[in-house]
Amino acid sequence: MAMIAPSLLSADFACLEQDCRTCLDAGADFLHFDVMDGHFVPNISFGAPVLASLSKKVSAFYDVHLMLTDPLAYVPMFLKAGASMITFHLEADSPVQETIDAIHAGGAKAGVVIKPATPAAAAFEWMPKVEMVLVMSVEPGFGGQKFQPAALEKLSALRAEAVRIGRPDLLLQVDGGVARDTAPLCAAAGANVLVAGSAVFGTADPAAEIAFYKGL
Ligand SMILES: O=C(CO)[C@H](O)[C@H](O)COP(=O)(O)O
Ligand SMILES: [Co+2]
Repeated sequence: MAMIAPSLLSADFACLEQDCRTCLDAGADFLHFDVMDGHFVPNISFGAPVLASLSKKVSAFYDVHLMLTDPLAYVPMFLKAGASMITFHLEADSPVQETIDAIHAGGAKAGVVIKPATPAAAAFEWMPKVEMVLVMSVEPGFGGQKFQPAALEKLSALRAEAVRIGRPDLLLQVDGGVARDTAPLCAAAGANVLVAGSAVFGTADPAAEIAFYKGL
């Protein structure tokens, strides 16, 4: 059964607290918090102060996706702000092991992310050291893009590798263009955490949408 992580990037920022509660009441497993620096990706979203305010009011598992050129420099402030898990890109500039260690030292779970152009094998060496691998199925930076099917092969390869190393239940997340048509394909390919932004918040009934993904 898949877990669902609604992406707050597509929420109404003027009603973040309410939008989070709607997702959690509907059974959302994680709240996905997309952080963009305008440098690693050509967009700016929200940062640690927003997470700090939110996590004080709404108790949840905050899955923080850092799209930053130097994630290591910002790990401490996101830990302090209430991150439950921090994922960062292998394409970023920070030393990978040091960044994983900093996240774990702060008591959070750690994950590595790969962009569409990065092969699945790039994540293999980090799999024994992290709690989650995230496969981007769109170019990071914006919600509402079209799912890139090449992500499916990467998910299968990563799930096979997870089994091979004796961690068959490793969290394998997919992010970008996940919707009613693409989510079942992702789950069949081995993803067990589905991020969905526009698919959840772009409907009149986010709760029904969340229930659909949880049933996969
Ligand atoms: O990391 C992201 C963008 O970089 C978002 O999590 C992702 O795009 C979710 O939005 P959608 O489900 O609308 O594609
Ligand atoms: Co994301």
